[in-house]
Amino acid sequence: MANLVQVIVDVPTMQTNQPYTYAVPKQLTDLVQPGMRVIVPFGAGKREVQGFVVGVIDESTYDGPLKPLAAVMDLAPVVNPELLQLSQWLANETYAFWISCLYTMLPNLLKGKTKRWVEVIDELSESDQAWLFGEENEVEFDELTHAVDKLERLIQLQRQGKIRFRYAVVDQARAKTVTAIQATQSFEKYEESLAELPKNATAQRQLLAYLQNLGDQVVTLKVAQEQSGLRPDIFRLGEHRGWLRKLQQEQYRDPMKDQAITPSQPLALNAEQQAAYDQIVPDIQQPQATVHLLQGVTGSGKTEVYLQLMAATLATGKSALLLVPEISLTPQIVGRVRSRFGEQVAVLHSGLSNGERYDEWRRIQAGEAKVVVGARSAVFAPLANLGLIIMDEEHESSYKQDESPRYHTRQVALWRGKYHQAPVVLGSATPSLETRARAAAGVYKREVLAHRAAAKTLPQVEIVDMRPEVQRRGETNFSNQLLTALHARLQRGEQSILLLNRRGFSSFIMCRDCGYVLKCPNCDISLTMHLDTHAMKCHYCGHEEGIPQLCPQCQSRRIRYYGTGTEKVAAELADLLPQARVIRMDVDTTRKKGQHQALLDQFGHHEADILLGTQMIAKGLDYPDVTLVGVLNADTGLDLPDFRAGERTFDLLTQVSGRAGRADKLGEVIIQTFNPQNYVIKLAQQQDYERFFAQEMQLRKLAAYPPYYYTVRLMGSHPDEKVAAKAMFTIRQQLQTTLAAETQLLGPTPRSIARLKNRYYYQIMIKYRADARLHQELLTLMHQAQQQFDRQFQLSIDPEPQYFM
Ligand SMILES: Nc1ncnc2c1ncn2[C@@H]1O[C@H](COP(=O)(O)OP(=O)(O)OP(=O)(O)O)[C@@H](O)[C@H]1O
Ligand SMILES: [Zn+2]
Ligand SMILES: [Zn+2]
Repeated sequence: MANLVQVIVDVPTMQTNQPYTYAVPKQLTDLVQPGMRVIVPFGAGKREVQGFVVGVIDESTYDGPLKPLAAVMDLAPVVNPELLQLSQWLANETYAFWISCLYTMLPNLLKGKTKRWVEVIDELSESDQAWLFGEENEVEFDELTHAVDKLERLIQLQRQGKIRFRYAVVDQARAKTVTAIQATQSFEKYEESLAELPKNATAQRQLLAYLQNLGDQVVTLKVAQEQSGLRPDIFRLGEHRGWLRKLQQEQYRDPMKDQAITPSQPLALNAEQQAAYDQIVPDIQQPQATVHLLQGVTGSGKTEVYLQLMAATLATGKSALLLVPEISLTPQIVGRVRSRFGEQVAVLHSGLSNGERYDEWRRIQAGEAKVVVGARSAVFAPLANLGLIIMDEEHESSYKQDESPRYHTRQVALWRGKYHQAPVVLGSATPSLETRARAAAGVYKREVLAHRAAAKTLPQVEIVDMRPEVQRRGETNFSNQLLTALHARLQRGEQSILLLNRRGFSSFIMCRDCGYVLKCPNCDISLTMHLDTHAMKCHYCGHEEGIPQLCPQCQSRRIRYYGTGTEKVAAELADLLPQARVIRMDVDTTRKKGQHQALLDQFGHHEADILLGTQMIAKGLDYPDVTLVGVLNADTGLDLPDFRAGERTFDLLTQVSGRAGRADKLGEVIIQTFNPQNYVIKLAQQQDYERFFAQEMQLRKLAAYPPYYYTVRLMGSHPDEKVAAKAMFTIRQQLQTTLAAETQLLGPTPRSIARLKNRYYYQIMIKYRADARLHQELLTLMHQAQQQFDRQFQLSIDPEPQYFM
């Protein structure tokens, strides 16, 4: 008899990171299941907290004092047995709280306190109806969570599919509206009004002509003003005269929802694609938890292979999961998946409102969506019966979550592949060194697409040395060669993409006389200038202040902008090529929901000649008219104190070069650099991943870095710098005595941003190959840190960190 449950409580501390046992009220015995949320009394006094049931046990095995559950929050589990097991494993692997791992898997709506109603969806017996719902069709659930008799019946009804939850979604993102206008009259009627107007009422005549051509379109007032060139008061007058109607329109809708799905048919695979497909498909049909690296140059048609593998998976009756680095970065892939699989596709991405996300999640859980496309957290999509997991651009660092739980999507994907006996396909033109090395060692299978699918060749890549250029012409972002190439594209009506590499780079203000740099008073980092809001902002803590006119240190007026932002480049471009239509894409122009897609659509429709942007334009774009890619500053990321700096720069240059010449026209790439001799730049020019891999592996071996060694980073922080430093020195000493001889400890060193949000950070890096005791040592350390040092001391443990700054 399952009358005791084990509960992980929502009290994220090390001491409470274990299941607590509670008694289940008699009537709910066997109805309360693992994966349901409950409310339990906790600690002294009357405190009650939320928790997850993670296990059910028998009374005879337990003889401690017991408290009963206070309330039941769900009628059915919200976490299924697979994910429950995964959450426990993940907590252990990533040194995180079990409760955090459970919450990480759920959509936001299920995390906070959200009002819920129980809704009748099928006819109930008269007595149930009267007892539970009275005359109504729904009741507020919060009033029932403590009512054991009613809960018992509700859980049964839920299992019969007669009732379900409805969530009250107060959706701020969706509530935002803008004013739009619509014509109210017919073409002829406007003609009459025009005839009645005096000849000199020019603005009104223009408005009527504009409305006449609008048909039944609804356009935002802003667009209408731009298109007609008329001022707002003319529109007000028009409304007054009954020529137009104003209405409120949702401002940012889910961009995907608006796109009609045009069904697409599988392409005939070329020989390389076919060979790769044939290697992988047997592992789907006779399920095997194998891992495949699909290594294909840019434009080689990896996506088509994914789609056909997914189709093969659906044919076996199973579901498929496609992970992408970030949906907003790879917008075209979602469209391609939807055109192949239609309504079966659920999309999970950060642009969704909480309500939309929950809806998608529920469709997945209910088995209605058999294909899921999503970014990092979609790896937890509650797909039952998974038959295939694909990770596109598997080398991308955004797959690693940099807050707790610090998991890597790949690690979770591999776990789920094993659980379901399903193959995992890792796709990339520039695989991470870790993955490529595992394939070399035969742990992963490897399939290669060495040629482009549609275009005949990879683009031609040229390197321009910027040093003589700047000496000749002074500070500029454009070499003569790049300008000439841009000009040629304009004349031929072709398009260009310009990348401004902003990695490790900020637009800060520096005094040209004394070198003073404006820094955040809370964090030790420079403030970034925002021209649009005329403010200096801290990107870490949000601190904001005005742009200084005088240097606070020496009173000089020569305190100025230092470094380059897209705004500045756009301004220079407007000077040099005034006839070019430029779309600027960076965090500022894409902050609002839907803007990113809108800009890309504009570019796709050829409404601009040049797409100028940061990293966000480097990946996944497939536009046939783009024949030129220019990289304005290839080296800004090269000198960062991070052993992956070279790898990231190589990836970026290769990916962005891959946007050029993808269809029948030949592509050209121009890379501007101050380090033309650097091996990363040279190999990126040759687009030779395999040589880069060989060379980079040697460096990693010499310096004992991944993939030869594993790494863990310990980060300790405290408001008092001395306490933080001292604790980390003590930790180092403790570890030194217990770890394997080959294991290396680096640090403690202050983090490059030593102070953040008024805490001081010190880090220790551990590099190891095989160390049987390390994991246990770290778990123990995590448990003890607060007691051993100071209540305010925080220790975080990050396995395989992606950044080292
Ligand atoms: N078998 C095929 N026959 C004809 N065209 C193809 C075939 N496979 C792919 N293509 C086309 O080639 C282009 C590149 O394919 P795709 O975008 O799938 O490549 P990819 O390897 O995913 O690219 P990237 O990694 O650079 O984003 C697309 O326009 C696609 O429609
Ligand atoms: Zn100064
Ligand atoms: Zn700050």
